[in-house]
Amino acid sequence: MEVKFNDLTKKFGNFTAVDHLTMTMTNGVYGLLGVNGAGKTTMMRMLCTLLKPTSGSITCNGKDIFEMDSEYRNLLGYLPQDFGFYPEFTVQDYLMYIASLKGVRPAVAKKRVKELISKVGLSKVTNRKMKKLSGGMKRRAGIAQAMLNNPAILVLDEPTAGLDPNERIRFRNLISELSEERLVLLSTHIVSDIEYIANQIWLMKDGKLVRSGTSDELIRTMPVDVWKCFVRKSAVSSMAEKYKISNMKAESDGVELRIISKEKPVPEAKCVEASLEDVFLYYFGEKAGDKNAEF
Ligand SMILES: Nc1ncnc2c1ncn2[C@@H]1O[C@H](COP(=O)(O)OP(=O)(O)OP(=O)(O)O)[C@@H](O)[C@H]1O
Repeated sequence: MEVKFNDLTKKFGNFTAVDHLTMTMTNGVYGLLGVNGAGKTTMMRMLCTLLKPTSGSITCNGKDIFEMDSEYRNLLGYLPQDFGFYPEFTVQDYLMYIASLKGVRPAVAKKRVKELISKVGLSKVTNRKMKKLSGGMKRRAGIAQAMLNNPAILVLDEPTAGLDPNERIRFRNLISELSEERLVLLSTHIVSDIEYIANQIWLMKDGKLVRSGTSDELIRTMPVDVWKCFVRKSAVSSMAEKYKISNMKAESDGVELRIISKEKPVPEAKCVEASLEDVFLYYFGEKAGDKNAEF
């Protein structure tokens, strides 16, 4: 399976939401990381043929996805950011209903729904109404509906939005499990959602791909260092004006700062290993609240 974006562009009037993207995906987990408005949803909606590109194309094994029509849609599973569910339906009925919309034969659907309910950990609430599920459970039902046709391409738009840390971890494990032998594209603005499970991470900003690579590769692209130092509380604001601070930990006698900087911020600062969080802040600082962003 090979999906390619070829100079993909989407404009809304004069505004360019996706700006000349060119990239290739094969099997594995691709993590799309960007701040709000980066163009992630627009790009995913084009990948799901819900939105036509203004220019450029998307191909699947060399064929234009818009020309493939149902042949392509049969390969696709999609969990939108706000997925519609039927509040009065039970989990089982909801999934059976979506299976019928997707054209899965009833006998096959029954077996598949049962398997998926178990896989996403909803066996105990099979007969519970959708409206009574927790946020995390709803998202899991959403993943199950996207998986009904056993898609070769699974597209998940911010699947972890609003989940608590336990659900988040559960989700990560589920996505890893589902990614065997398929292509999973997952968008988020939470670094830890994809740090450990994505084979490739794409950093997207203003419709453009600013960097891509594994977590380690992205860390290596950062042309600055990360420092830890301990300062008096009164020194924090002047340090914050001068440097990009990726973390602050208040102690009784001062504050421990984690600083992203080319040069050593204070003589006693220690150089430490950078993390993907630091990379995110380095590239997206401006939108994350820092005027000294790199792009
Ligand atoms: N139908 C539309 N008409 C006009 N502008 C749009 C439309 N859809 C999206 N946009 C704009 O395109 C930009 C990218 O939006 P998009 O939803 O793709 O970003 P995103 O990265 O998914 O953000 P978020 O994390 O907030 O969902 C935004 O500035 C948005 O306002």
